[in-house]
Amino acid sequence: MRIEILAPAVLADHVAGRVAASLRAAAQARGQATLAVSGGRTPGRLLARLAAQPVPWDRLHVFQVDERVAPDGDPARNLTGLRAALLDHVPLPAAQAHALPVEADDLDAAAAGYADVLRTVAGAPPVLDVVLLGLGSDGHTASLVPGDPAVEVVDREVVRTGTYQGHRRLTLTRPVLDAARERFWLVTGGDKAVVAATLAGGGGDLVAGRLRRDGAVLFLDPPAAAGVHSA
Ligand SMILES: O=C1O[C@H](COP(=O)(O)O)[C@@H](O)[C@H](O)[C@H]1O
Repeated sequence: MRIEILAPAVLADHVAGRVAASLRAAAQARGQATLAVSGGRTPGRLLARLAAQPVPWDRLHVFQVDERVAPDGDPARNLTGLRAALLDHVPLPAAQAHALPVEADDLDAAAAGYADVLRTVAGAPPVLDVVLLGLGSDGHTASLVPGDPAVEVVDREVVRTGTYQGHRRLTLTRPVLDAARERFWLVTGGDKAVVAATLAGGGGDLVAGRLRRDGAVLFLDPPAAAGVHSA
């Protein structure tokens, strides 16, 4: 895992530039590009900056890494933030924005259906070009949270989780995240310093530490990186 520490003023632009470059390269190499985006409070600025980057939007497919079971438009939905920061501002064809189907009655069937879309677009097994990951202060990533059986699932691409912080969720599983060509972690804020140091130092027993490290890049702002060198 490579670690890059950048000042808050340039972090979002820097990561957006890296993501855009990877998407351009993917589109040039394979005719299309695929991006999976995490939610939470962290990626908003990055996604807004990505909207201003030169990206082959007409050849891009955007997936969600995870999503809370809540109505369309709910502030808790990761899709709500993704739309506001990125999707509402770029000429991505609507059919190429793949929202996790959390409004379905049967979440297991919905997860299986999303996995079908992933395989259709990104191959079987799916290999996404870029995955953007976040890190919770409890060490969770995506909606793979400590103690949830979803963490152990390796025979499906998408699963539902139990209730975590008030919501059941759908999430991509470790094999899909690990298979991505580029895995970019973005972690900011002093409240993540301890967990970021643990991840940077090898992962310890964090759920996030169970993801593949080789080739991954961990982008940090200075507050989040406060413990990294002593880890
Ligand atoms: O629950 C979630 O948490 C992580 C981290 O979110 P943040 O608000 O601390 O940035 C996020 O990566 C994940 O997508 C989200 O659903």
